[in-house]
Amino acid sequence: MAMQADRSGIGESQAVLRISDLSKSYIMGEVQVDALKQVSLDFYAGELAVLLGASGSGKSTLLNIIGGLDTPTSGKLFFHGREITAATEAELTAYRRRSIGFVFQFYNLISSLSALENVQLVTEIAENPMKADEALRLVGLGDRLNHFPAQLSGGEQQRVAIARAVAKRPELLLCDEPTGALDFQTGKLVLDVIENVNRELGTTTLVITHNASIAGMADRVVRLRSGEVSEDRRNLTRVSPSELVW
Ligand SMILES: Nc1ncnc2c1ncn2[C@@H]1O[C@H](COP(=O)(O)OP(=O)(O)OP(=O)(O)O)[C@@H](O)[C@H]1O
Repeated sequence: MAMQADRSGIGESQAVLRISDLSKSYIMGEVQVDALKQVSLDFYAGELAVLLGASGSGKSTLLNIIGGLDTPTSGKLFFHGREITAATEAELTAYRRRSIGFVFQFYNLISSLSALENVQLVTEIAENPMKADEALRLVGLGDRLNHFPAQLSGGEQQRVAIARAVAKRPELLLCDEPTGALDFQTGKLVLDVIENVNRELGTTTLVITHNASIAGMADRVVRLRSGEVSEDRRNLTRVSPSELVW
């Protein structure tokens, strides 16, 4: 197990995620696109971090690598000191299954299954899950258990997706533009649910957005520009999503 010198001043043991010199390049014919250029970041237990950046700045690439959905061209990723970038396929599958909850812009619910059944798909194979109805109550959908996706609003569908992501009690919740398809008020409700999950369950949470106004709800704001970290700052206080304006 490789460990590195502590760059943060915060104890090594507290870094849930350590990202070290991560680069990702795509070769498109004659052209090389450098989506990430030597990104180094540590994330700590219970943090709620917002990743900001313009379209194409590398946010999704970074989140997908953190979540074990993609691999870097070079550099290393550690989860509790274990090198994910050196993991076998089976270890990577176990990492994704046990430790990561994903929420995407589009909810990816199964239309022929109720809200409860969509969440049960995960709780039936997880090791120490919440009850599916408990997860749905956590996101404020206790009265929508038997609704099908088509009978739910966009914001409610996204909350089912969040319930599905957190029902297995992942250590990391990764959200890629979770409000991208939602209007302002509904988006704030969804952010409120994400904030609540982070606070109630202590889940380390990373939220990608191109909307800088959302940064106020975070403990930590990381900005990417052209594949590089251009800013990494902490908010002194977190603003409740209901108070955000954009
Ligand atoms: N599979 C791929 N093949 C080639 N280039 C890619 C691929 N995926 C991403 N890229 C390029 O890598 C760069 C970073 O893309 P990425 O999706 O990470 O950006 P992003 O910040 O998430 O953007 P957006 O906000 O638009 O989703 C972009 O220039 C993109 O065109």
